[in-house]
Amino acid sequence: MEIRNLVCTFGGRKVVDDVSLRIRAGQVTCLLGPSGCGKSTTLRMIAGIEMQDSGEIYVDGKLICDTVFRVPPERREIGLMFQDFALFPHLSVADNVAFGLKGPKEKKRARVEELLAKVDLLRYIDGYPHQLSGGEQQRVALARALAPRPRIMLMDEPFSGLDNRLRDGIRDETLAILKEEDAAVLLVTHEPEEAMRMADEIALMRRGRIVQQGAPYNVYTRPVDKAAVSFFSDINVLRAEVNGALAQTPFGQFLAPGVPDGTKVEIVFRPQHLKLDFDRGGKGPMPTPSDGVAARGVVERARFLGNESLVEFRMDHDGSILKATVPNVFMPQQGRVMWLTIRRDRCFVFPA
Ligand SMILES: Nc1ncnc2c1ncn2[C@@H]1O[C@H](COP(=O)(O)OP(=O)(O)OP(=O)(O)O)[C@@H](O)[C@H]1O
Repeated sequence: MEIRNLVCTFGGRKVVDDVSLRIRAGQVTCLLGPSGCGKSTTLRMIAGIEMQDSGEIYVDGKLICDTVFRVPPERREIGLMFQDFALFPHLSVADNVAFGLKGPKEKKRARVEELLAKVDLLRYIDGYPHQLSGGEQQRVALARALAPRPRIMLMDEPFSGLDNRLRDGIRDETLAILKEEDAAVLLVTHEPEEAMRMADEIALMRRGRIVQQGAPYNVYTRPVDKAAVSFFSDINVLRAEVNGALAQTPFGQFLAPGVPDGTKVEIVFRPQHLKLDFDRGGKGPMPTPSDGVAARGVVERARFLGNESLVEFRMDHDGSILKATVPNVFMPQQGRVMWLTIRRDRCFVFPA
């Protein structure tokens, strides 16, 4: 499926602003962005339950919707799964799953059994939604959405009603089933972890626009701007001015190729890319030539987060705070002097 230049305006405000996207069979594309950035509206236009102001939607190269022509929602071969996946309470599990199916009774029953087996709920086939847990209801909703073999699945925060521990398992199961069914999936989420876990491709959305698109690894390791870095994790920022394509900082020089002299830049990096060294009773850090210069800081606060520790340092050179994460337990005392270096290959230099 391909959408081209979709625009949607509410009360004069462009909520979706020139969004183009292509999703492929057997792949999960995640539309990822903060609350209110226009993800759900994009999904609703694709589903046909919201009309765009301009732009087109194609499936297999065939136009299914522009501002004049419009295939009605029920004929778009699209499966929908939303956050409030409401099953029909008065229908049995079997009838819920069979809801969108047409054809002879035996064939429908066979498909219902096949899907309930896939989501491991065959034993509840004659049960009712209220007899199931939240996670089980969610799996029935998945079976219902997949029953008519939609070529496209649109999922809007489908896992957000589930508790954390349950969620990881259900995400993985859902992913396996979606792959088996070979649907093209567009999943909307505001959680970066969910996108990283589920997506073959991430489209990062902000204020109605797609600002970056690519495989999760690329989006994470080659972000387009500071906001794209900070969407996935905490960040540290150093400010500097460029001279001779180099930004000068207390941590040494950073390459700023093509940036004119005098430009103010921000050097952005994640807390896990700050390396720590001890003071050795005033002797200072071990030399680390590849990582530039070590800067001196004093521990302000240390917290244990479970599989890592977060340590905040007040830096000697300007009194700013830098955050470092360290695997496992590392809880240095407040006031302890340490030396910090930055992983050069994990820094991003952006115009300020
Ligand atoms: N029918 C509508 N009328 C007016 N404004 C709307 C309508 N639907 C959505 N909006 C506004 O459009 C913006 C985008 O909404 P949308 O639901 O697409 O965002 P979202 O990225 O999916 O956010 P969330 O993750 O919170 O659901 C919001 O500011 C919302 O208030």
